Amino acid sequence: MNTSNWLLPTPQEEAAACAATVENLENPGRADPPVRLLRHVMLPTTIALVAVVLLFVFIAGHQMYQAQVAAAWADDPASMSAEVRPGTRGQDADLISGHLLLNVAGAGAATVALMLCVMVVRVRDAEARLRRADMALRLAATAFESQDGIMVLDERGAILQVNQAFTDITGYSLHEVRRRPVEILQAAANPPDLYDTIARQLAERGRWVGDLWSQRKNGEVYPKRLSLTLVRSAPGEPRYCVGSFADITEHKQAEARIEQLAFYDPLTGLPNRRLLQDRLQQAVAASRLNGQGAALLLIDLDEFKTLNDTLGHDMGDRLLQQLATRLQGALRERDTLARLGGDEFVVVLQELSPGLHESAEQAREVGERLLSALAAPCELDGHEHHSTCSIGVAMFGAAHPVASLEELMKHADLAMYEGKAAGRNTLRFFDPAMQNAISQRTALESDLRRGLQRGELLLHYQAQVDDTGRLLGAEALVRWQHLQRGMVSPAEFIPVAEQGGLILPLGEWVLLTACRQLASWALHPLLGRLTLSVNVSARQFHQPDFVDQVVMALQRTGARADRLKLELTESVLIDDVDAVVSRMGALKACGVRFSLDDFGTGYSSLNYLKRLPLSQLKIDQSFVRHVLTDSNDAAIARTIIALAAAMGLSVIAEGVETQAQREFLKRHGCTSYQGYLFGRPMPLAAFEALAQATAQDASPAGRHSVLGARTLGA
Ligand SMILES: Nc1nc2c(ncn2[C@@H]2O[C@H](COP(=O)(O)O[C@H]3[C@@H](O)[C@H](n4cnc5c(=O)[nH]c(N)nc54)O[C@@H]3COP(=O)(O)O)[C@@H](O)[C@H]2O)c(=O)[nH]1
Repeated sequence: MNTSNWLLPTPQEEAAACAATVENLENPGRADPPVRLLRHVMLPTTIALVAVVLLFVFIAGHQMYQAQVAAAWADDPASMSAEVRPGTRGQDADLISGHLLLNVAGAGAATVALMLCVMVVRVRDAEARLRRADMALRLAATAFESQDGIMVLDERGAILQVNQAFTDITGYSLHEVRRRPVEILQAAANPPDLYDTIARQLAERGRWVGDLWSQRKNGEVYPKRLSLTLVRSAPGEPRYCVGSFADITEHKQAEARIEQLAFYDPLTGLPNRRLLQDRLQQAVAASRLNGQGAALLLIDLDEFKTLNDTLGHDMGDRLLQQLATRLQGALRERDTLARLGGDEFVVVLQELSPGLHESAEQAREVGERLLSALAAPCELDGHEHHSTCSIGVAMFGAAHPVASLEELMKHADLAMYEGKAAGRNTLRFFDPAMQNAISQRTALESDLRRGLQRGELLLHYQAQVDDTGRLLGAEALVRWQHLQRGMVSPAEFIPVAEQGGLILPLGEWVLLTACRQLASWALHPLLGRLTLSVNVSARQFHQPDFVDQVVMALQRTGARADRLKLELTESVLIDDVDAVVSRMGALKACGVRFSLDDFGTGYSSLNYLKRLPLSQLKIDQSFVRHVLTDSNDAAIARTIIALAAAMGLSVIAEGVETQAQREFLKRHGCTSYQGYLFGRPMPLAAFEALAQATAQDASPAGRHSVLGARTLGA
């Protein structure tokens, strides 16, 4: 037996202790442990006393016999031999009785010793059991005075005993609740069948645990976690019910906070993506069951990024909060409005008409209501701000089943992007033709990935000349030599590469190939002074290691940095202008130059323009195309030329196709040109041949013959 087990109460003792606890709680002042100890050791003590008396008798008898024999011996020393002699009856009888007395006394002493042993063991055993039972009682008493409220009910549910925690939680003292029904603690907020359920489970399993609402003495309703246990009498009849409970108000509040964080957007308080997913799942299932129509509206604010960048994120947050309230106000109670993050909101419309046509009409009405709700001006720090948004709508429901939530979201997303492309502040419905376009785009993307790996990409070179027609260099333009489709235009595959992220490896390849070319031209006396312009997409430029990529490409190939010109579009500037300036500055310090492509078609913030370490502005071909026929285009072209001059930048016009366009631009101060007039983008060999030929023409012997005159035969 190990000591710890020996110290712990046995199950029987525990049960006895429990019953005793209840009895003590119900009838304080009944038999206490010391009294029962006395009872328990009474019998062994009595036996021990008798044994001591017997021992005493034996010792006294033995003493007497000893004295008798000694006296007889002293009187007649020969009497010892007479002890065994026949015929000496009187003396024999004395001796035999002396022997008998001795034997009886000896047996008595042994019995007494044995009994003493038994008694000691019994007493120790009784003490140990008593100690264990006492410990169980103390444990029960300690548990009773725990942090949890405890109440003991009789078999009819009347309160018999409560602890201090009960009083602290409920506000009722023992005196106030003793003999009163437990129903005084019940709250009306609980489901009506809860108490029947509890009673049934107690009867069946002897135990019930759960959360429920309860009422304090002051009427306050609070949530509690209650555990009820039935205590049965020996024949198995329910005798008591012990309930322990805790006030879980704080726990419930923490749960609510966690749920709020997990399922709601902290900025607007609207359901977040996770909760939307859940609601959408329910909406899809419900519409399948009830046959009604439903719609998913994806809302994306137009130009939100610009507002964030110009007015700051705090303003952006406030705008989102105001718009969320407006959107909510334009919807019905049963519709779900969620924020996906950033400037994207989603609306789920349910219980629309079953027919696709009617339900689409209803969705359109709601969408238009949302558009006008957002179009009203918002007040931001004393300024009026006008927002617009693009909404993509995807229908679902019995008349329009969808394969998955992902597909549904994708449909709404496609429609929304269609809307944006169509000019913003628009509502677009998804239609299957869009899906077709997407499938083709996906196929093109995986083809392009393979093409990049298989080396199907190559660079073409388009000449850039000065105002005399002298070749300055080229723009490197990527081409894709597809095995089946032939030459694929970058106008087709660059946007696909941008969307799927392939633009990053593609851009890196273009940069490295262009640098290799520059290094190779540097070895050639007629080509060594040529520059090469390389298009850099916004996504590529914003890679954290973009500067390293360029520096590495220059180092690996040995190209001169001042021969490399990076063409950035205005879209690069939409993101963090400080980072753009510092990145450009780092590369400019290495000697790399920058040209701002498509100038005038995009963001064109003069404020940003003055901060950028540019060396050139490029007039977009859309202005050049109609420069002779559209006075606005002519004015824009002239302004860009003047602006470049004022800022000390060079200017290049692209898309120059006619001599008249060239003349006009030259008259207004344009210094360099690119366009079909001087040469289409061409393969490397053709470009090098052209470059060498014009370099010879430009030699003192043939200075009159320059590019442009040669290509056009002018
Ligand atoms: N990120 C990268 N983008 C690239 C790269 N290579 C090309 N592109 C971009 O693809 C778009 C289409 O390019 P492309 O079909 O090559 O068209 C270029 C020229 O061919 C065309 N051009 C030039 N002169 C004329 C002209 O006189 N008339 C006319 N109709 N078109 C002309 O213009 C395109 C050059 O545009 P730009 O880059 O803006 O100077 C195009 O957007 C390319 O930028 C690449 O490697 N990376």
